[in-house]
Order: sequence, then structure tokens, then C-alpha cells
Amino acid sequence: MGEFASLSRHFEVWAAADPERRAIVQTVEALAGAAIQLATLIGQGALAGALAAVVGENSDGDAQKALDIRADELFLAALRATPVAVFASEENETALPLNDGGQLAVAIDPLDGSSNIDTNVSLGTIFSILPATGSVAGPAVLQRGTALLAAGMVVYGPQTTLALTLGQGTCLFTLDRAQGCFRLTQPAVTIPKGHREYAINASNYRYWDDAVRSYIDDCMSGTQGPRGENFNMRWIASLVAETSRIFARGGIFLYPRDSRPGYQDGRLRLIYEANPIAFLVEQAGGAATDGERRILEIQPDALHQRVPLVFGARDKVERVARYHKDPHSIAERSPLFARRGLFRA
Ligand SMILES: O=P(O)(O)OC[C@H]1O[C@](O)(COP(=O)(O)O)[C@@H](O)[C@@H]1O
Ligand SMILES: [Mg+2]
Ligand SMILES: [Mg+2]
Repeated sequence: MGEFASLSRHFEVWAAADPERRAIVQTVEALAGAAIQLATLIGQGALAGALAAVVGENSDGDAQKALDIRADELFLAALRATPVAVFASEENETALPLNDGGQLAVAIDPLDGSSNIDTNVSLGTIFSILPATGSVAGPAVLQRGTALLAAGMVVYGPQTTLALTLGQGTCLFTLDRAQGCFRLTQPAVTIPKGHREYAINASNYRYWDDAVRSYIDDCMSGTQGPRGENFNMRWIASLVAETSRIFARGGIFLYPRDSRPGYQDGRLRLIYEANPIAFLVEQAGGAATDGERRILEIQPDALHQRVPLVFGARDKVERVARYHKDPHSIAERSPLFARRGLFRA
């Protein structure tokens, strides 16, 4: 493993002479340590007990599973010995004060994809690190994504990986299980262009707005449609796994708003899901939008606020944004296809 630097070694020089950088790296190391413990727990599956059992409900009305709570506890405990003043988690109604005098705030989805716990499909953790400004309850994490100092995403899959950005590109670490540390395996992730693959939960087709329906119609009509090429579809229902695939081979992900009750802003949460993913994606050369606005520029006003999320290869994301901006651009498409969805013949 000599050729693959450990996470600590990789950032040693970067952090050496700068107290804020040292604080960020210390925080990332603590989160990575908790992720390694969580990887072991997830790997035990049923041997670790009923991890998929529903044990409560979070403030957003989502079921909380036993593993959601265990994950939350692991990350909170790991951050106790760090310069983190504020801990904001999907699993807690409000942000929690942590260490007096700490200069950082962490916003985290401790376990992403928890509907997949019992199906042995990849789960993850998504986190971001911000400067701790304002009060714990108030503005501490209610900052635009442009304020993020770092963002990361762990995927607990066949391999456990950590995608990380400190604002200078996105790099990928792989868990060395024998040594119990993450090692740098891809110093600069770049989202490949040109891959014809999209990810969306198509069971919600009838609830989408025109812009999204038209975009997907155009993909689905393949060589017979205005795009003139065939597309492939994926839906893992695990945001981290979809992001991982997009890092590896490109394409686009959409979780739009729709007309179901409670989905007027989509499903995913701005502060601890969309923002860190958007930061990682932009730093890998991609783009992320809610259809109209760059995700990282949206001013949040509530910790658990939801946001429509579209991200991936830049040209594809820009096309979706065009469909939103000017629904008439949809009419640029062949008259044969304009306004006639595949499912709405
Ligand atoms: O079940 P749906 O509506 O397709 O939603 C799937 C999405 O929900 C999520 O599981 C939400 O995250 P949580 O598991 O952290 O609540 C995403 O990972 C995934 O993209
Ligand atoms: Mg999630
Ligand atoms: Mg979660």
C-alpha cells in the first residue's frame, strides 16, 4: 500500500502552517474515523442486530431506523474532540452545540439511503464543514453552499470510499480495511463527459412538471426523438451511490419537485445533502442546480429545508436548466415530439 498515501499524510503539508486548515483536517479525520467504524457495523449486517428496524421519526416525518441513530451517535461522539462548535444532523430537529470556542460547524446526513439497509445495497454518509458563524440555533449552518470549507461523501459499498473536497478539486480515498485507514486512490476526480445515462425515480413521472417530463421524454425517445441517441437509466435510491457512479462514468441525476403532497421542493435536503454533493460535483468539473438556481448559491432558511436537485456532467445539467428557463425551448424539439410525452401519447 506504500504508493497510496493515507488521508492524514496526504493533507499534512497542506495543513501544516495554517490553524484553520489544521482544524478542518482534524475534523475530516474524526469523521473518517467514525465512517470506518460505521463501515464495520454495516458490514456485519444481521449479525449486528435489527439495523433496519424503525425506531422513531425525525422532524421531517421520515422513519428513523436503528442504523440511522447508531450512525448519528458515532459521528457526534467522534466530533467531541475536535474544533467543531455546532453539529447539525438530519437526525436532530435542531443544531446541537458541541465544543465551546470551536471555529467550525458540521452539517451531516449520517446515513444516506436508509431505505436500502435491509436490501444490502450501498449506503453512505454526506457531510459538510462550514465556519461557525452566528448562534447555534440560528445562522450557524444557514449559510449558502459557497461558504463551505469542505465536503465529503462516504459510500459503504463493495468498497468503502470517501470523496472529499477542500475546495481545490475532489479526491477519492479507499478504505484500507487491513490498516484501518483511508488511502488516496484518485487525486483528481473528473466527471466524464458524453455518457448517456440518467438517474431519476420514474415512478413519479405523472407528478413532474413539464420541464422535467420533457427532458426525460427526450432521453426515453432515444434515436427516434430530438436527441437522436439512446440513453440508459439507473435508480439506486441511494444518493451517494448515484453520485459515485456519476464520478466514475458521467451522466446526470434528478430528484425534481413534484405535485405529491410534501414534495413541492423535492425530497433531498439542501444543507446536508444537496450542498455537499454540489460542492463535490462542481469541484469535479460538473454542475448542480435546482432547475433555476445554482445549488451552492441558495440561501437556506431552515435546517431541514428541501430542494429539487439536478447534478452531473455540466452540459447535461445546463440542458435541464434551459428546459426550466424557457419551456418554449422544448418547442425547439421536433414538432413530432414537442408537448407529447411518451407516456402521454
Ligand atoms: O425513495 P425515493 O423517493 O426514490 O428517494 C430516494 C432518495 O432518498 C434518499 O434515500 C434520502 O436520503 P435519506 O436516506 O438520508 O433520507 C436518497 O439517498 C435517495 O436518492
Ligand atoms: Mg440522505
Ligand atoms: Mg439519512
